[in-house]
Amino acid sequence: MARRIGEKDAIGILRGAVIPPSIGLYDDAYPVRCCGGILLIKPDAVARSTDLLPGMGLDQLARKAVLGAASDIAVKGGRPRWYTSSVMMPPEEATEENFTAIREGFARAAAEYGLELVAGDTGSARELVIDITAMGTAERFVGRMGGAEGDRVFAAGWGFGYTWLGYRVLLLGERPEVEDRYVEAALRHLYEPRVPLRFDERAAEIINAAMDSSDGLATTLYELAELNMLDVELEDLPLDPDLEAALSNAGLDPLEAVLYGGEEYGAVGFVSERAIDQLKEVAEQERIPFWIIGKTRRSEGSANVTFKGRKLARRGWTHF
Ligand SMILES: Nc1ncnc2c1ncn2[C@@H]1O[C@H](COP(=O)(O)OP(=O)(O)O)[C@@H](O)[C@H]1O
Ligand SMILES: Cc1ncc(C[n+]2csc(CCOP(=O)(O)OP(=O)(O)O)c2C)c(N)n1
Ligand SMILES: [Mg+2]
Repeated sequence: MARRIGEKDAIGILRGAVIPPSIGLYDDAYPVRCCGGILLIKPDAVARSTDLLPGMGLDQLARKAVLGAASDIAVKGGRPRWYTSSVMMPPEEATEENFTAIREGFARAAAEYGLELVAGDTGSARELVIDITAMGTAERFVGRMGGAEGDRVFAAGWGFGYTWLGYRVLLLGERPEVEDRYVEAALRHLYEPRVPLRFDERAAEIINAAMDSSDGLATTLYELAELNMLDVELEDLPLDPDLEAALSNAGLDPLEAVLYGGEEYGAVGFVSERAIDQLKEVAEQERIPFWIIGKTRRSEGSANVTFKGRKLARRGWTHF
């Protein structure tokens, strides 16, 4: 049988090798210089078997699909404006109810974040796939690259730690011994994520590098570290103290929860020390949870991510 390959290798083949990667080519969204500014483009698809969690409605899946793509635009310092949607539906599920639910999810995402549906495609497939392409505009592109030695590492957003807890419940069928409100919050973060869409746009001038955390915080930090040839030394974690205590009391590891979740839709990146206060102020004004969690150091060899001196395992979500 032919040898199977992982997600990264698959992407490498589909894109064709581009070495060294030029600005924006291996990034959350691609910046096209156009029309006197920057047009950002990012496709992102979801499928029933990979993304529809138990108990989740098609409206919620559709909303999340749009926000997932919009998040990649936002984290590049852009303003998401337009999106296209391709909906592939199995013929036996092609009911008015299902399409109406998807439409509702799109409409909610669009209303919450000021997005406009401009085109799409509808077709049939063995399972439901919703493929969104988000587009937006930016004045300055915040790349995954651009970090410097001595930068501070920041994290901003709502989902950190919660999504991991939600997966324990929904995917592993566990009943962690935490108060109901933590489980409810965890499910809410998975079913109805909040995405900091205005944060990076407002902070585009002062952020050196950033990336959207959708495959987990640890792998996101490794990716940033590697691309910037820096080590990341964490001293803090983007975790609510309440949640941290609740997880510990339930015998769960808060470090594991915050580092190995996924679908947080938070912004993670590097900022110069002198710009920290300004960045904090943007987060406060936008009411977005914000943490300075560590700093960068010149890497000697392959990039390292540590928490209080201990090397973190490089694990995260991959599709195959
Ligand atoms: N089928 C594909 N064809 C071309 N580029 C792709 C393909 N799949 C992924 N990419 C690009 O590869 C890069 C890495 O993807 P990834 O790290 O998964 O980003 P994201 O988590 O934002 O999807 C991105 O720039 C993405 O646009
Ligand atoms: C049924 C189900 N199983 C598992 C997950 C968890 N999960 C699915 S995709 C994913 C990672 C992010 O998705 P992707 O589409 O790769 O986002 P991108 O990195 O491309 O922005 C995670 C953690 C889920 N949401 N639903
Ligand atoms: Mg991807």
